[in-house]
Amino acid sequence: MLILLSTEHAIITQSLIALVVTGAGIYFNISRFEWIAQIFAIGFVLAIEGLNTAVEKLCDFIHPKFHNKIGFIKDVSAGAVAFAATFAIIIAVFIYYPYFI
Ligand SMILES: Nc1ncnc2c1ncn2[C@@H]1O[C@H](COP(=O)(O)OP(=O)(O)OP(=O)(O)O)[C@@H](O)[C@H]1O
Repeated sequence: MLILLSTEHAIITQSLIALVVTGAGIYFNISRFEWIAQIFAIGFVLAIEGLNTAVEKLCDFIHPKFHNKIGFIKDVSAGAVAFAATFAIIIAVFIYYPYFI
């Protein structure tokens, strides 16, 4: 965790977003169930981003030069992050939409 938090910009950015969303949870006094969904979504995105970072590092270590397969592997790994982030946004909309209508 410390390596990711101190070196990876994507993880740092997502951690800052997690702090903002946590602040929103406190401000809107969301329910226990909503906290569980929110904490799970945050943890899921950070974990997948961490794995994506590991895949990128592994690819760069194994094959530092340009290669179509390396590009494909990195794109698939980044796609996993996009999936996790998309569903985290959907969870956030479900939680916070009622507070804005
Ligand atoms: N060695 C390579 N061969 C082919 N394509 C690559 C290679 N390295 C990167 N790419 C392409 O560039 C994209 C970005 O790769 P990169 O490793 O720079 O990730 P990144 O998202 O910029 O990560 P970070 O900013 O965390 O280093 C990949 O998804 C892939 O499409």
